[in-house]
Amino acid sequence: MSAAEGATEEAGAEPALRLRGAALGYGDRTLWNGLDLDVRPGEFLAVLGPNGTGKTSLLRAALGLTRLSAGTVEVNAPVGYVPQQKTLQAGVPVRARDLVRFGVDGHRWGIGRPGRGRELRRRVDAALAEVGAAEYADIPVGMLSGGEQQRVRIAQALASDPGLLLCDEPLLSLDLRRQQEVTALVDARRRRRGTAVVFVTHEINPVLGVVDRVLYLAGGRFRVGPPDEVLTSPVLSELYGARIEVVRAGGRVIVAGAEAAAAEDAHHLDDTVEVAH
Ligand SMILES: Nc1ncnc2c1ncn2[C@@H]1O[C@H](COP(=O)(O)OP(=O)(O)OP(=O)(O)O)[C@@H](O)[C@H]1O
Repeated sequence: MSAAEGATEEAGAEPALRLRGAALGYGDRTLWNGLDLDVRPGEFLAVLGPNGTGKTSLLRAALGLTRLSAGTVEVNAPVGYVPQQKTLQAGVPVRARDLVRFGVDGHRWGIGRPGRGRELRRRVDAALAEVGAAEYADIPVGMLSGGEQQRVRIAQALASDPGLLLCDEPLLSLDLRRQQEVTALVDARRRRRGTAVVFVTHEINPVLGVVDRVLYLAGGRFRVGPPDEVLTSPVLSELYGARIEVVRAGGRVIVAGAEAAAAEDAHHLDDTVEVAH
């Protein structure tokens, strides 16, 4: 039984995120429509697809930053957000612990009731320890490596103990080992605390062993289901409207032909797909 099934049975829980008849587009261009999706407490959902298919826009809709063009989005849990990575400048005089404290306390950090400081510090230390970042807590974030910065970002998102964690390409620019570490960290959190996870990624292989379902967006269409059902040649060929070959080798999924199919899409000639690595 997966963590998601366990969590759902325990609580009979309402989904952390629910979309009904959801559509999103800009101007006269529709990215996707007719999306019905429940992300349950403890579930790990990976969102896949070529550039420009509306993965970030989906997270922004859940955050209330982008309006759906049709349908509804319902968020039933406090949200943690790991935005797409931007490298922090070496000169930024903010320590890892300051960033994480901002995640706990938002704009109020630095001021507050007497005694609050100690509780804040405890929560910040716990969040840093959970991602293995305690040892560089007091180093300016701009001096940390990309992988270390990414851990701090995840600690920041987890510090407020969200019931729904939205991650936008958290594996970007990390080496294989760091990708596995970040994945394991998020997986551990959702298993321990029942956090629902929506994880946008171009790289399915690092998360293949932990995802419950994938939402694959391509060619203005989508498919939701367990990886074995969605990552198949017929399903992806239908989504892309072109011949796609899905090969499984050594526990990895290789999607062949998707790059060319995405590039042929009239709307985005520059698209690439990096599902296979
Ligand atoms: N505010 C906006 N106004 C108009 N078009 C937008 C806006 N935001 C995004 N878009 C367009 O919508 C499309 C989807 O963008 P989005 O960032 O959601 O895609 P994505 O799947 O996350 O892409 P990537 O994999 O490159 O991050 C893109 O073509 C983008 O240029």
